[in-house]
Amino acid sequence: MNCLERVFIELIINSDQHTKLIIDQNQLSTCLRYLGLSFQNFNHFLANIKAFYNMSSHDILILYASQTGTAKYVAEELERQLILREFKTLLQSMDDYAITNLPEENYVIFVVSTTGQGEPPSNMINFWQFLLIKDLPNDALEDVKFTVFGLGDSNYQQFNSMARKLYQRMLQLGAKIFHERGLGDDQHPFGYDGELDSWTEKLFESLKNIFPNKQYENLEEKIKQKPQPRYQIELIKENMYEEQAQQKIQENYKLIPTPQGCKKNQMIVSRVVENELLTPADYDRETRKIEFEFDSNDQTSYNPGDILVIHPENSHQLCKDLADHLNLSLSQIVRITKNEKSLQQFKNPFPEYITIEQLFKQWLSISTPPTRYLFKLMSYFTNDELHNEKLIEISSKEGKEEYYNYVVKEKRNVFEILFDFGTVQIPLEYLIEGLSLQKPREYSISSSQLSNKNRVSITIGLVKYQTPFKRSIVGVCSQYLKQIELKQQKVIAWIKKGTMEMPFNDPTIPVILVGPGTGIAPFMSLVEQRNILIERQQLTQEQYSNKTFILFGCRYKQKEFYYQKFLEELHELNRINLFTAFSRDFDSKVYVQHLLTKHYEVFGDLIANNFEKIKIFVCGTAKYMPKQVEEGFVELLTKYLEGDSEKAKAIIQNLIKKRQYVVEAW
Ligand SMILES: Cc1cc2nc3c(=O)[nH]c(=O)nc-3n(C[C@H](O)[C@H](O)[C@H](O)COP(=O)(O)O)c2cc1C
Repeated sequence: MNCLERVFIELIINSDQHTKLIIDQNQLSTCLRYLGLSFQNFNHFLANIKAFYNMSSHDILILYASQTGTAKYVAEELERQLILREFKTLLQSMDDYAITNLPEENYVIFVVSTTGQGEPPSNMINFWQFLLIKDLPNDALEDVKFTVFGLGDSNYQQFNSMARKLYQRMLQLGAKIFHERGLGDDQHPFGYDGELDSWTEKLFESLKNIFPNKQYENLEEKIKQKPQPRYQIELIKENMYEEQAQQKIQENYKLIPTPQGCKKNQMIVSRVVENELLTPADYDRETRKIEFEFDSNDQTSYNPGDILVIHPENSHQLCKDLADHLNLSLSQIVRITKNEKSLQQFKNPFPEYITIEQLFKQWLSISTPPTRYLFKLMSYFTNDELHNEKLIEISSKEGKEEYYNYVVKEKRNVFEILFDFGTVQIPLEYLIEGLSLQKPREYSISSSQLSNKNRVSITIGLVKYQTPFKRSIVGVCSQYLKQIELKQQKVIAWIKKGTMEMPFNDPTIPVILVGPGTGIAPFMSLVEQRNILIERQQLTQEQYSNKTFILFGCRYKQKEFYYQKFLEELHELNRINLFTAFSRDFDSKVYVQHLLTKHYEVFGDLIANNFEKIKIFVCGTAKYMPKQVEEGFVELLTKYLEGDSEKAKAIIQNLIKKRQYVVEAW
C-alpha cells in the first residue's frame, strides 16, 4: 500500500465516526481520479483496506428502500431478530449505503417497497440507477448471496414490482439466492405480516444451514430480558436551561426530518390563509381548498404537477392526554441522546433538547396504530401477569390476528393502548423507540404560481370513517389542516416533483387530463397556469383551443363538482374542453372511462394526430380507476381503429413507455 493510498484510507475513516466505509459517489470518483485507480481496481483496493484495518464487519447486510417507513420498520425488526440470534448486522437505507462495497458483501437481505406506479422509493433511486448501469459485467456480484422481501399492494397494477425487478437484476449480475423471495401484500387480511411471518421463519431455517454457530434455540430467556433502549432521556429542570437555549428549542422545527424526495434546504414555512369548503355543509363528504402563504423570505417556486409535502401535527388534546397519562407536562424539556450501549445502528432523529409538546405534536406518530414492537416493549413494564401475557401475545407471530383486530382495524393509538393496559409504566425512552416518526403527507398542488407567487393551494378530501366497532376516525393531516387557525400557526412543508411531467409552459401542447373526484387537484394547477399563459403569450383561439381536455367525474353534480364555475367559464371560452360524468345523478352509472368511449372520435383524432407530443395524465384513487381508464383508452382506440384492438393496446403501451401517459394514484 503506497502512502497516497494510506492518506486516502485515513480520509475515509476519519470522515466517518462508525469506522465503516461511507463515502458518496462524488467523493469517490474524485479520490479515484486522484489515486489513478480504475473502478475495477477499487474493489480490490477496498478489500485491502478492510484487511489492513482488520475491520470486523457484519455477517449480514440489511438494505431497505422505504417511502413511508413500513419497509424501514420491517428491516429494523429483522435486525432485532438477527441480533437476538447473535448475528452481526449492518442496516442501512439503499441510498445511504456505499454501493461500491456491494461486490464485497457476503449475505444481503433487501427489504423494499414499491411506490408511485411501480416505482422505487426515493431512498432507492441512486442505488437502483447504479445497478442498472448497462456495462456492469454479469459476474459483478458473483460473491453476493441475497434474498428480497417486498412490500406492496395487489390493488396496484405493478404489484411489488421493485422487489421483483431488484431480484431479477441481482441474478443478472451474478448474485445467488440464499433464501426465497417474499412478497408482502397490504390486501392480505393481516397486511404484509400475512407473508412476512412465515418468510422470516423460513429465513432462519435457511440461515441455520449457513451460520450453524449462531443461536437459534432457547431464545426464551434472552427475550425475557429487557433490551438496551436506543435512547437515553434526561428531564431538564427549567432553571437549568438558559434563555439562549430556549431560543434553540423554538427553532427545533428546522430539524424536522426531510421527507423522502425533498431537499432539506427547501423546507417551507407557511400559514393557511384560506380554508374553503367545496362540498355542501350537510353532505357526507367534505372537500376543502386550503391555501397557504409562504413566510416572506421564502424563495419557493413550484410548477403544475408538483406536490406539497406537509408535516402534520397531532391534535393538542391527544398530546395532552398522553402527557397526562405519563405524568409529564407538555412544557417539560427533555434531552434525548443515543444510548451507545444499544447494539443497533441508527441515526438519532430528535433534536437534543425538545419539549414534550414538540415531541408528541410534531415528531412522533401518536395518532396512528403503533407497531407490534411497542407491545413487546410495554410487556417489560408491567407487574400484572395478565397484561404481560397479553402484550407478549399481541407482539408475537401467534397474536397477529389479535394485533390486526385490536390495533390495525380499530386504528387504536398509543394513548388508547396505554389506557387499556393501565398497569404498564413504560419509560419515555422505550416509548419513543416503539413509536414511528410522524409521517409527512403528500398533496397535489392545485394552484398556479403565476397567479400569486407567494401562495400555493391544495384540494383535500377529509378522511373520516368508522372502524368495525363503529369508532369514528379522522385522518391526521386533513383534520390538522381543517382546524388550523387562519394566519396563525406555522405549517411546515416541502415541494417536490410529482410523477406527472406536465407541459406547463406551453398551452398549445395537447393534453388529456382524467381526474375524477379530488383527482382534479393537479389539473386545476395546469388549467390555471395555461389560462394565464394564453393571456400573457397573446395566443390566438386557433392556437389554444382543443388542447386541454378535462374529464371529471363524481357522484352528484350539485355536491361534488369542485371548481365548477371556473371550469365551465373556461369551457365556454374554448380554453378547455370539459367532459363530465355524474355517477349517481342518473339511473345508468357513468364514470370517466365511459366518456372516453362515448367520445371516441374526438379522442381518437386527438391521439392519432398528436402521437409525438400528446400527454395523458390520470389522477385519483388507486383501487380500480387507473386500470379502468387505461382499458377505456384501449377501447376508444379500438373503436376508432375499427376493431384493431392489438394496435390500440400497442399505442397505449407505447405512450406509457415514453411517459406520455402517466398515472398518479393514491
Ligand atoms: C402512493 C402510493 C403508491 C403505491 N404504488 C404501489 C405499486 O405500484 N405497487 C405496489 O405493489 N404497491 C404500491 N403501493 C403500496 C406500498 O408499496 C405499500 O403500502 C408498502 O407497505 C409501503 O411501504 P413503505 O412505507 O416502506 O414505502 C403504493 C402505496 C402508495 C401510498
